[in-house]
Amino acid sequence: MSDDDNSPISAAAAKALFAELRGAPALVLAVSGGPDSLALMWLAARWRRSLARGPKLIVVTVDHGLRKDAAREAREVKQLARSLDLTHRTMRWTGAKPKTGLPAAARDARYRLLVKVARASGATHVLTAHTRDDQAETLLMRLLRGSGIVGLSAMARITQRDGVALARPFLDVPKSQLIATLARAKIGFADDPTNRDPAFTRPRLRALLPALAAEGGNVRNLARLAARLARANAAVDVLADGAERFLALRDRDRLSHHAGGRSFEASSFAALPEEVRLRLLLRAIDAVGHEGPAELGKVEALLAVLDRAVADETGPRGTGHISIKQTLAGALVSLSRGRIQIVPAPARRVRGGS
Ligand SMILES: Nc1ncnc2c1ncn2[C@@H]1O[C@H](COP(=O)(O)OP(=O)(O)OP(=O)(O)O)[C@@H](O)[C@H]1O
Repeated sequence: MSDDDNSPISAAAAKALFAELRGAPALVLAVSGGPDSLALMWLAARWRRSLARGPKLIVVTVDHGLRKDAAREAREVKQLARSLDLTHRTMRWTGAKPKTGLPAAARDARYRLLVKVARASGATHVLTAHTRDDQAETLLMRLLRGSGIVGLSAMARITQRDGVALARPFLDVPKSQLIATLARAKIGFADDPTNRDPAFTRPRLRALLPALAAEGGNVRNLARLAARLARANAAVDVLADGAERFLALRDRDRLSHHAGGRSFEASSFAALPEEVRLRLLLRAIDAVGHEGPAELGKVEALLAVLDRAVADETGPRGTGHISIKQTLAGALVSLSRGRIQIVPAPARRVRGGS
């Protein structure tokens, strides 16, 4: 498949894309009214009609209350859903809108509402129409930020949220094929001008893609890189699981997960590969901390300090006196007498209060 494969998706190809969803009782289709998700709705409806028994399809449009056209677009999706014999619901984001980080807050609200409908209607999955082009853009965005292997794995085909699976069946489908599918079905779609607005990072990166493709870095190659990194990431995660069990075995006579904290024997920890040490530290901090996920760069810096302190304590010239105590993301990490401890940090007090 080249980047601009302009062939519509056949019924047989769609059947393969949706194959593992066939046995689900019901599916929520997240449809914004943009071309990708309209194609999702149309292809899913055709697939469903071809089955004697199959999942109930529930189309959901989220109106974030941010653009004046949103309500009209939701009504248009409803009309098209009706013409395809599908149930449609519009969900409104009524919560307070933050001044900063609006896109992230809108996305979070959107997934919360989609999952809410899924749970209420017995749907096991929420389907979004992310394409291979979206995957390539996500990879590029994270590459430029210097993300680690987890971030560079980009989007997974399936993730879980509050007991509902978020599925992305088109993650390896070029957007051009979805557009071609709509053209063949004679379905018009709204052009969202924010997709080209250079005020946003994604459209600016999107504009770079043709130049990268001219050098061989096409969407297909970028998406393939993300898939390869996801494979490597899954392997490292299994190694980290094994290392966690190994450390727990070394400690079987003590309580290594005590009072809401974790602790490791420093010398065994030090023998693990750096990437595994990093993940164990990150997991422990995220598990006991109370300030949200820790930033990778900060965990890396803390690991460097910890490694040096462990080497000092356990090395041949070890003084046995160097120990550390540092907080990160609501977790207190310390080293003393050959043990690394990660416990919840004491609540911060406001100085000068009465
Ligand atoms: N308003 C909406 N209502 C319902 N579904 C939506 C809405 N907006 C987006 N979606 C779903 O999410 C998919 C991705 O949309 P888009 O690329 O605009 O999301 P995003 O803001 O980049 O966030 P993310 O990629 O993390 O979902 C769409 O194909 C569609 O399935």
